[in-house]
Amino acid sequence: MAIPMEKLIIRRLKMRLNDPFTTSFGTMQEKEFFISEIVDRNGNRGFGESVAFTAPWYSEESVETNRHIIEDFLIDLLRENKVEHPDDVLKIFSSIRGNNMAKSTLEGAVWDLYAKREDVSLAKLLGGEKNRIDVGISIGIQSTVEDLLQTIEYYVREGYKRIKLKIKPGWDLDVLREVRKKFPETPIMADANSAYTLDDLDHLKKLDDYNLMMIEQPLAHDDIIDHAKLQNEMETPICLDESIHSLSDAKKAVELGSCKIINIKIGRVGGISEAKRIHDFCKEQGVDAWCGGMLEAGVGRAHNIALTTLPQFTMPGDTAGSSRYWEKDIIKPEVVVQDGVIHVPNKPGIGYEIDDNALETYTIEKKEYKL
Ligand SMILES: O=C(O)CCC(=O)C1=CC=C[C@@H](O)[C@@H]1C(=O)O
Ligand SMILES: [Mg+2]
Repeated sequence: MAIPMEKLIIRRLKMRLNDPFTTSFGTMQEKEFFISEIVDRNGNRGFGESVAFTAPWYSEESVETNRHIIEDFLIDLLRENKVEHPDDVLKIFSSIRGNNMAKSTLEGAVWDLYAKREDVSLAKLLGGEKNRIDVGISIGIQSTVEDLLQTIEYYVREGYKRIKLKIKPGWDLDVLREVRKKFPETPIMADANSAYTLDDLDHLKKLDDYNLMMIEQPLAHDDIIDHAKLQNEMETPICLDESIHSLSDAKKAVELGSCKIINIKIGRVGGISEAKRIHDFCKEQGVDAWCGGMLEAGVGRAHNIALTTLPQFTMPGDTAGSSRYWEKDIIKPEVVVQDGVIHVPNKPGIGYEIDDNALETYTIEKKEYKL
């Protein structure tokens, strides 16, 4: 039976991060994004969240390209096609190339709605097996090494299960040396967001001295060939983030030996269905996976939590607690991390209520569409 979707509401939100977040490609303090809400004939509400940033520096998508693709293409495809199961959305949207974050914005709402109609949590619906998940924290580039050491100390005390540091040329080996001196045993990894090339091979090989869990996306955002060459020369496992947009990318990267670990981000791969397919492939191949973050608000955060309950998410993800990002999140209760653990909610759908007042406060534009 087709899901009787009646109405789609797209809200554009603007929220301010508690602390600016700096990576090799820039600093972010404000976040603009979309919350999609699909309402069925019985008044059930399913929610999705877009993850593209204002500028296309993480991937080619941006808030504005998301708006364009959703408004001008995806809504019509949802209207014109029957959706019996959330997995259908991936097929329905396949006539549009790329634009995975735009697709995922609507697909996530269909998953939440479907789970609520079935009266089951999204985690259970996906086949999740954990009722608690381990989480780590991603720390942006800081002004001084001293600031970084203090920030790490704070999050280690809070209990986060691993620390991810952002690195770039000029903020790498010397910084890691100091970090390791102070935190010899802490599980630490580094994310370069494509700040290096193979010309840096000798430099990158020195990362092997710091007992890192992995190095994330050291080379170009669209590369899997050079990463294979680098992995062949390095002990530290390479984790791919930006380069993986689909199951097909994941298969090629693993076959080539471009990485030993995959960071699965729902938005980057076009939604929960594709994320689950990549997870299943990793499980089959014994490749470690973990769930990355895109500085999401509560809805996206809840989707990440549900996905992470699948068994091959063997390493702590980046889904930290709401208060690490926002003064007030858009869900009730907020996501809480205690001793590096999130207890997975078992209510239907994403498992958290929407805080309609908070949602309204952050909304800067709202549009409604009949489905
Ligand atoms: O806390 C989170 O949500 C993860 C933050 C984080 O590390 C990233 C978010 C967005 C883009 C990048 O800078 C980075 C990543 O590459 O994983
Ligand atoms: Mg990354």
